[in-house]
Amino acid sequence: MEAHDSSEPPLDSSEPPLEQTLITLRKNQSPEISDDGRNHRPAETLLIPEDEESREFMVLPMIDISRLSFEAGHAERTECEEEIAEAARHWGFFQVVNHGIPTQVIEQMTVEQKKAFRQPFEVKEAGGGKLQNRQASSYRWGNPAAKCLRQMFWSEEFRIPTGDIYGIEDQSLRSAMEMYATAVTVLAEKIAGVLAGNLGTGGSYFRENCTVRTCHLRLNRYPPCPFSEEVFGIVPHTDSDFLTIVCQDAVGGLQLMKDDGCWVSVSPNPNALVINIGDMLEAWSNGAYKSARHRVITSLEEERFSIAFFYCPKSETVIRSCISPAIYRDFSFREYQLQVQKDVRATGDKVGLKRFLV
Ligand SMILES: O=C(O)CCC(=O)C(=O)O
Ligand SMILES: [Fe+2]
Repeated sequence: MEAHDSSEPPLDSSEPPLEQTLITLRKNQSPEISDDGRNHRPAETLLIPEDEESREFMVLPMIDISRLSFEAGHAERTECEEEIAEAARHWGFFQVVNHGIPTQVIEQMTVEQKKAFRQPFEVKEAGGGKLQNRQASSYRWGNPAAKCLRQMFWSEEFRIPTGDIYGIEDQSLRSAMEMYATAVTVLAEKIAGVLAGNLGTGGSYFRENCTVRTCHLRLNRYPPCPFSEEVFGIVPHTDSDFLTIVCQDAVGGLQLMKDDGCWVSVSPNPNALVINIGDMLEAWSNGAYKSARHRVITSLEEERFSIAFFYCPKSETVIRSCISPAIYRDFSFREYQLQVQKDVRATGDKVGLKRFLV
């Protein structure tokens, strides 16, 4: 056999060393020796237990938010507002169409996102390359805090505060990101306003506390994964912000947990954006709106891209329930983030709002 036939295909220079990390973490798991003397993976290490129920047939609310515009009639607007609040209460997740973000802005953003991830791994690790900016964006992969396989992320990400986008040196990436971030911020403000209004308050709290300095964008890439039974793309989690807007491609893999513990897939729709409620809105609404757990499962053959916008308050913003008696004590966003970091360092996972119950 010729030498090149037996050699490994060349490692794509843009890929982070996810497989090596997986192998190291796998070695740390203790195998169980069964009666036949062979090593078997213990049942509890199965990523998705065989008996786990999932409800593929459930369809996430799809809301046409063009009805929020001033041209729409009062009745239509009210109906749309109620659909949004209802979805936030029962699902913590919904999709929106006719959201006002031009297709061209989304397309440009996704083209630039791919280019950023296609750079050599060393360039990404050394400060982001195309995402290089005065503050230096952060590039991460795999979840450095992972203590075992089920805490590992089979993904890579660029995270950048929206207020730092202006400093990105690559002109085409900067302009695509600026347009996208501007449009998505308007959308977040609109939805937060509707959710506040439905609880009988104004949306000014959100506009005053969420600024370009406090919100951020995360570009995600999930490489094809030959070990999809062992690792998640992103492990089950809740988001810590007020709300998140996700633009996903056509591959799929995002799932959310319904309150009965069943996982439901968020089917990709090229015209829709996914909105999910974060922990701060759950606390602020006194549990009325749900910060639903969600996760991303990997695909064996296809890489997947998504863009997440996190609508976050200032560090010093106090989160106080707008309804009494409050089920969570008052806390600042900084306090919450520090607690999350502490829990993640200690256990590899976050405990979340449970720590702030009265
Ligand atoms: O990639 C996705 O669809 C979701 C990403 C996500 O949950 C996150 O970035 O927090
Ligand atoms: Fe998330």
